Amino acid sequence: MNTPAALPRLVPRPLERAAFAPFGEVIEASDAVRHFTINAGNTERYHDLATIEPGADGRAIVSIFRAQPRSLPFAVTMMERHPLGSQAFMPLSGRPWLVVVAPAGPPPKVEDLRVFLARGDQGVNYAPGVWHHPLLALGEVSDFLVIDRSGPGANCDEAVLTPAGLIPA
Ligand SMILES: NC(=O)N[C@@H](O)C(=O)O
Ligand code: NI
Repeated sequence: MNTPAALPRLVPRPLERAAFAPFGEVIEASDAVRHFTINAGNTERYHDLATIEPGADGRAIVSIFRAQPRSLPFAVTMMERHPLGSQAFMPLSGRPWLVVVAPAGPPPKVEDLRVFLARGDQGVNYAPGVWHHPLLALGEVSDFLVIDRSGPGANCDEAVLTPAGLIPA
């Protein structure tokens, strides 16, 4: 029975680099990453934060996604992956958002999912083939800078999650 009361709970944890490492990189200005001063001391450069992979036959493109906020509790009923390239999201609106991922490989089961609550100053880069839920903005309409692949080939596989998982309010 797939009633919300019966769905497995997916409890978010704070997004941090080590926990997210199996899925890609966290994009944030952190003392944990290489950073150095540029522009005659005016600017600190947090350097080379993510590996953008458009594939040999693709190119990296930059877009803005304007996302409607999701309501909680939220049922995760599907996941997707981009086998041919990476996909990076960086919030522009400064609000927290949700990241749902599962390791690259066969279509995930609900127990394979990991849910992270990202701060408004944290982005992520999904490595190629990493399963993830489409963008999950919270609170208000939110803009995200997105860097991903444009090129030939089918680059979006979807998988239905049975049973679904439920992110609680
Ligand atoms: N469809 C699209 O470009 N967006 C998804 O890939 C997503 O992860 O939000
Ligand atoms: Ni995607």
